Amino acid sequence: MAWTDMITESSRKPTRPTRPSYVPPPFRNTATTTSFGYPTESMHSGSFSGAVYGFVRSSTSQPGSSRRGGGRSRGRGRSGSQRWPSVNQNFNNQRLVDVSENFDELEITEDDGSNINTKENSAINFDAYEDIPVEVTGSHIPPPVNTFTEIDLGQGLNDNIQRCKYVKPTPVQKHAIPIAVAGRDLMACAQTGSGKTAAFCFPIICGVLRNRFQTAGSGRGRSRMAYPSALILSPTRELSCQIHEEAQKFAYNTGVKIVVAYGGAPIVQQFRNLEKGVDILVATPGRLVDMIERARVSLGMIKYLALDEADRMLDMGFEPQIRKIVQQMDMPPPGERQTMLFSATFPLEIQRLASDFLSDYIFLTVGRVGSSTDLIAQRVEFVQDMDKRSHLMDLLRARKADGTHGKRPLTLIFVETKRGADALEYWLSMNGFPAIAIHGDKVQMERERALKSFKSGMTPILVATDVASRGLDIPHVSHVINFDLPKDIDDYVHRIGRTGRAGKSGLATAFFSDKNIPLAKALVELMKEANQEVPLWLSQYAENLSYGGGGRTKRYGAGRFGSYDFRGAYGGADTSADSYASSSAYVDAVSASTGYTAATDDAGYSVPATAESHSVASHGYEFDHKSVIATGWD
Ligand SMILES: Nc1ncnc2c1ncn2[C@@H]1O[C@H](COP(=O)(O)OP(=O)(O)OP(=O)(O)O)[C@@H](O)[C@H]1O
Repeated sequence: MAWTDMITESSRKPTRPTRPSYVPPPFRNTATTTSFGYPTESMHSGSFSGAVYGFVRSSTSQPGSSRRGGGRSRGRGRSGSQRWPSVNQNFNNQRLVDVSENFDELEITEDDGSNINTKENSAINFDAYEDIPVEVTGSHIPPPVNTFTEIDLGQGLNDNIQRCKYVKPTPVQKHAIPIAVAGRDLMACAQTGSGKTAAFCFPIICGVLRNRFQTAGSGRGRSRMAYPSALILSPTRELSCQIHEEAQKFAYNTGVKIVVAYGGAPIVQQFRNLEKGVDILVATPGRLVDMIERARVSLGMIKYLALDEADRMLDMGFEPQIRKIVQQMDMPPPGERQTMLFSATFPLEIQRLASDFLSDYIFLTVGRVGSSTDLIAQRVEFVQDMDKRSHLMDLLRARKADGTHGKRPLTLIFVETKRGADALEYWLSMNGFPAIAIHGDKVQMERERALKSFKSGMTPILVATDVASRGLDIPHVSHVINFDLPKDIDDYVHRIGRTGRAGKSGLATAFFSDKNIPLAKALVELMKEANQEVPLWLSQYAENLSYGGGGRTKRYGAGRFGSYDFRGAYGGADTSADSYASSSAYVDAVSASTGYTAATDDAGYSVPATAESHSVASHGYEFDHKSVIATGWD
């Protein structure tokens, strides 16, 4: 059983009583929120009058045209002549019924919506993503967009994008959203903190809304069995909760019902939430299997499947559960559902596994596969185990003295073991550093409390195992410390990715000891790719010791951008010769080059899981595949 689902349900704290009106956290008035959370900017409410769905551009297919029976139907239902029915016309008078009553983060307030707040997304540093390389391979690739309004997402979703203060799409969104809205399967790899959640949520919400006007919708009314039309799987409870919250924010006032299901919380309450209707189910694998086996959830109506942190979901820990959910239950097969896989890291062997779940998919990389962003300043210090605590204290004192930018900076410290996390939490607290630990041996309520206390700044130091390494989007984490380095470089990438998010800068410090020598080569490679200064001693370890470098080279190839699609690597398919270096030429150039994608050679799809194919795929980087290079966001 995965650690995510090992906590007993009895630990969950009782559900709070339902109050009348639910407002997702980002839209709440600061004055009405609790002491948790940073103050947010007030949003203008003038544009929030009703949601009348319209179309930005026309197409020939019918809305919600069936994807079943008659083979794969590409391009889900856009019609220039159809107007989408209005769902919730009056923002101020709306009372949302889609309330997840058991999730502490989602408060139910009396807010009438007149003072809506959101995170400081307008402060995103888009310039930080200039010159980010983009590669897309596959057949008939829909061109990228430069603005959200170029994509036919529907008025309700567009309103919510504005409410979130998403002024323009991030690079991964520019490419992934048009691909997904066109109904294509997608394997997408983009750096931590680059907006992947919205990249899969927007197309799903948009698709659910379109289908809703064709079908009964909301997956309820038949029986106690829930029939979601979209499933988003993620590896941890906290990440599922976060995706749920984000998705609710994006679907605000559209009537799309989103339910979260995860272990460690009372299943009965989650059943109740499902009974109220569900369009999009966000779940951890263990809890979902449980629900399916109790005949409370059917996957028979799934049209959209998204795996966040897909490489983690398909590694040894989760793969059997994922295969069970995706291949052995009643979920429609690839080609009849749309499947989207997202992560910041995608080892080739996982790509190969993942292709079982996909049909004629497009592979998208934004930034180097498995790379960290150069927004994160990476420091590696040689510290023997016995000296780590005193070194940590020096570091924390120095940072405290720095008084980072007037805001209370948060520090996330990663350790190897659960016991180690508890011990370090205790030691830090005893030494005057307010710290709290999160790991898989804590009951869910404690985990949530720890995260909340950290997010709020009440406890500015979080000591964590890898439970907190993936996906969590916590504002103001200014420093990630790898007190114990992970064994796998991908885990390092995800850990340090808790800082330096959404174009902001961050600092990551690693304590490197003798035990970490096998990681040296991979670490050096990663740091060089991210334009970081590599200490001489670390380079020497990397050069002199032949420990295999933690598998980075083996898993991703040489540290250069391009040709990471394992289909290309194995099949040797050509991905065209275009490359673009000017931002002004970018969209036209990419649009014009939709033929640049001849990488859909079936050889790549039918690779048997043999050692030979594996190793060929793993060493595919000698092929000179060309890539489309996107520079700049506009
Ligand atoms: N278009 C946008 N404009 C402004 N902010 C955005 C935009 N898209 C996403 N963000 C913000 O960027 C932050 C990071 O997004 P998100 O958590 O989706 O990243 P991610 O790529 O999934 O990261 P990870 O790999 O760690 O899971 C979030 O706070 C999100 O609200």
